[in-house]
Amino acid sequence: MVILAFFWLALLLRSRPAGRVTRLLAFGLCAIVFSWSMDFMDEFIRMPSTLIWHNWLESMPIPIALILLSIGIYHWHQEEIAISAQMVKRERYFREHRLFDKLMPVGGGAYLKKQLKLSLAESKKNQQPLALIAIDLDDFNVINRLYGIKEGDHILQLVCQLLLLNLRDKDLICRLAGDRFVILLHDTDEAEAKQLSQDLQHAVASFAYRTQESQQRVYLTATTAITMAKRDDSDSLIKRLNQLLSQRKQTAAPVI
Ligand SMILES: Nc1nc2c(ncn2[C@@H]2O[C@H](COP(=O)(O)OP(=O)(O)OP(=O)(O)O)[C@@H](O)[C@H]2O)c(=O)[nH]1
Repeated sequence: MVILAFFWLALLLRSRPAGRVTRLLAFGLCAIVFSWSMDFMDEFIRMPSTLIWHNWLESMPIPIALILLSIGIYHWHQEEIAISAQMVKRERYFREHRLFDKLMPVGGGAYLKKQLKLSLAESKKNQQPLALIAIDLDDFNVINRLYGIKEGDHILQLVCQLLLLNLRDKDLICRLAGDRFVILLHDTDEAEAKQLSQDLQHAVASFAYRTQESQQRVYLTATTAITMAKRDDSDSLIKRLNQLLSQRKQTAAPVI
């Protein structure tokens, strides 16, 4: 039990930034470690039953720990509400850090599929239109080749932030793969989706990046495709969106 409590403490200190919540939880866990250690030592060292202070040392830390942990968890709850507000446009229905992208703070392909299943069910239940936009950077391999993968990674992260800035709170963006993002547009008709996809294309075209090493200007363009959810399942919907995007890639006119 003592080892378990030490393990919780180590996880807490390694994963959380310093601050009030961490302090309260850490002191609470320390009190538990102390109390359980005293209890554990009893197995090896026999104390005379007249030693009242020893019993106190063993039992008193637990109520103190519970009070500290309760206050800590309450403030943690407040903190989580604030963090959830910042995660709008990046998560909906559920949080699953293992399905989040490694490079940028949005869900990956698996997260998209799970979200899409839930969104399809919701749009059917509420009889609301559900639109999808795919946005893919043009010739991104050239950026990697000219400026290197590190610079390419940085550009992808900034493009993701740029797209987030241009979305509405009810939208959800995920990185499907590489330089391709998919946006779920809840309760959105085709005309609105078209407008939003043009806005995103223009935002990417207006973005000018200066490379960190050679200070060169890099300009980007992106191709988009839109589809409305009909009677498809999530897999066929993503497949159709990818096909539409490939067609658009072959015929796309440059963004003005
Ligand atoms: N820096 C960086 N590059 C990536 C990442 N994921 C994929 N890529 C690169 O993105 C490029 C995507 O290539 P393609 O799918 O051919 O796309 P493209 O070069 O943009 O060409 P089109 O889509 O046809 O315009 C490849 O060169 C990948 O190596 C990543 O996480 N970081």
